[in-house]
Amino acid sequence: MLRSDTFNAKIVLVTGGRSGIGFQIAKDFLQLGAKVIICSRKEEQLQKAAEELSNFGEVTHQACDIRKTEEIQQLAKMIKEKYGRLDILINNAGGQFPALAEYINDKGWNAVINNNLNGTFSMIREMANTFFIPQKSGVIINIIVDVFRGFPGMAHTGAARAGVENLTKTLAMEWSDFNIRINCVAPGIIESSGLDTYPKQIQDMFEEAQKAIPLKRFGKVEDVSNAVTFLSSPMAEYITGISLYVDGAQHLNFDKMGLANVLKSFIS
Ligand SMILES: CCCCC/C=C/C(=O)SCCNC(=O)CCNC(=O)[C@H](O)C(C)(C)COP(=O)(O)OP(=O)(O)OC[C@H]1O[C@@H](n2cnc3c(N)ncnc32)[C@H](O)[C@@H]1OP(=O)(O)O
Ligand SMILES: NC(=O)C1=CN([C@@H]2O[C@H](COP(=O)(O)OP(=O)(O)OC[C@H]3O[C@@H](n4cnc5c(N)ncnc54)[C@H](OP(=O)(O)O)[C@@H]3O)[C@@H](O)[C@H]2O)C=CC1
Repeated sequence: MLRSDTFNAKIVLVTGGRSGIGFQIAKDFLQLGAKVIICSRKEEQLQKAAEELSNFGEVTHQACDIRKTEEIQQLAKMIKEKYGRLDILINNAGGQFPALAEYINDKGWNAVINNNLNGTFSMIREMANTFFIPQKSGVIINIIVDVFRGFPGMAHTGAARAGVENLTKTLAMEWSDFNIRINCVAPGIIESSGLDTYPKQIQDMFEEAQKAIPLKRFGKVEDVSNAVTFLSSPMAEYITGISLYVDGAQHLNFDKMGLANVLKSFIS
């Protein structure tokens, strides 16, 4: 619904843009006139995605693990040299593994917190200091997870994403003086490449899980991307510090037969 020139001349960075939700976001920004940079850890897959995305506009890619500050700084340097500015940062990279809390060891907990909370913060800080604060303008969207009622079966990511949600509110206040808007998009369960990473026992629950969602279906990657492009656009210029739940009202009706129960059933 946005005009095809909505993001003309805008420079957009999409982390985790090589697959799933991030790929769709990158594609939509390109189709709305932006120049897009994608990053992720796996160079080969990243390059392949960039080639595919180049059918829709100007796309640049650079490998970057968001848990490594030096790699984020290298990415910022490349963007500065190539474009001289950054207008929009989409923090989409992330992930976790399903596990009941009592089975998560320190290494697993730290891996997920580093990926989803610490990595996201480092990316925001570096891009704000290099671009948004000196420019006195910027838009940041953090893709989190629907953690409105906690996240039984994935306590680590629930904690990390709640941290990002609260960070978003703080930065909306602290950085309003710099004309930086920052919001979260909180997807429910989205049919994307990400779901393929879950074990069969969990994938087997998906049909039943859809019945517990008020809108009776999982989301599409386009549903998430639509929320992201809207919140990034001038249509949302008075919106900052919020979380937009893209979940068919799942957050109001958290499934009691959910992930934790499935995990318990195949562990015991
Ligand atoms: C069910 C519906 C849910 C809907 C809502 C959410 C959906 C999504 O988010 S879909 C997107 C999903 N995509 C991913 O999650 C992919 C990305 N995931 C990862 O990259 C990993 O899971 C990561 C987040 C842990 C990062 O991996 P990395 O830092 O490379 O860490 P390692 O693989 O070396 O693992 C470190 C440590 O973590 C523990 N661990 C990792 N995987 C599992 C597992 N499957 N089960 C149990 N524990 C796991 C473990 O302690 C690992 O250390 P080692 O034991 O030494 O291997
Ligand atoms: N699908 C779903 O149901 C939901 C997904 N989400 C969240 O949306 C986001 C996208 O998920 P989705 O597209 O489904 O899943 P994918 O697994 O396809 O996407 C995750 C992306 O993040 C990248 N990534 C992961 N860790 C890092 C890292 N440390 N540094 C840089 N890039 C990284 C991956 O690329 P690479 O491996 O090359 O690094 C990949 O491109 C994730 O944050 C996910 O947790 C939230 C709610 C629901």
